[in-house]
Amino acid sequence: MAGSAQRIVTLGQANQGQSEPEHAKVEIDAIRKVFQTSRGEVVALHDTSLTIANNEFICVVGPSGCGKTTLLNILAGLDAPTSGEVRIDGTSIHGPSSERGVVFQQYALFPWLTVRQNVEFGLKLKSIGKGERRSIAEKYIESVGLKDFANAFPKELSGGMKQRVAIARAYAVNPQLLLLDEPFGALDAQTRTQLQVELLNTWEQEQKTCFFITHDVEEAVLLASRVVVMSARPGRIKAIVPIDLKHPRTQETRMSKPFNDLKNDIWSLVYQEYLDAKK
Ligand SMILES: Nc1ncnc2c1ncn2[C@@H]1O[C@H](COP(=O)(O)OP(=O)(O)OP(=O)(O)O)[C@@H](O)[C@H]1O
Repeated sequence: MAGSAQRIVTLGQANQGQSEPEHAKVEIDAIRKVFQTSRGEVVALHDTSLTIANNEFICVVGPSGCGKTTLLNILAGLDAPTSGEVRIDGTSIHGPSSERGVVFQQYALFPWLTVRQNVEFGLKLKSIGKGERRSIAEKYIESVGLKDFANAFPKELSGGMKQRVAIARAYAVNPQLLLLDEPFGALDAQTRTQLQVELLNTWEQEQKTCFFITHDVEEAVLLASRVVVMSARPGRIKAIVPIDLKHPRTQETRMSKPFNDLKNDIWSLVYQEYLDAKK
């Protein structure tokens, strides 16, 4: 891990706030989550704190079962922490909101609605009028390259196309925070690469605060402003790695030495956690 000491902020430093942005959009404050199960208590998250700046792109990596989805669900307001709290713009959250868009691995489209109707759905909930709804939906359907499929139903689309619709739908409602749980995990490598580039382009044009979970370290380095590495269960933040690669990030970025150094450093951290989880 040559040179990584300067780049990687480890848990101790992270807790002292040395890598924390000055102006917080999201504050994850001492979150602990314990599940009661038939086999006893499962501590999914242990004392997890993180401050996310406006328009930051945070990628979270870590071994299976380290609490990534639990943390995302708490940010979405779909689950409540056992202790600690999440604040957005200084206000504590207590449930889901249209200000937080979620994209899951399994598309979660309404099968009885067309692509356009799926994208318009959240806008309807926000009581946006028909004409405006239509033009916002068209903008985002076009931005994900599905203009010719606006009237198609989800069953007529490939996995990659369905995930494009899910991303268009999330962006259309203009949420303050976009939460993505392994959105490209079920896709083939080529489609995945395409969607990474598209998501990156959209984020570069229309910045948004993103919290993105992935198992793919290369994907994390390509997309993130900072990569958060979580430790094996009970989940905690092990390290925070700033990704200071310039934008736009391209295929050449992937080939560059700084990109591959970061990838290797983060992979080593994740692999160590994987080994610890196996013990
Ligand atoms: N509803 C639940 N009831 C009981 N235990 C749960 C529940 N949800 C999650 N857990 C447990 O909490 C821990 C963290 O789960 P979580 O799904 O957050 O991990 P993850 O890091 O997202 O895993 P993966 O990478 O495999 O998706 C696991 O041990 C899991 O079994």
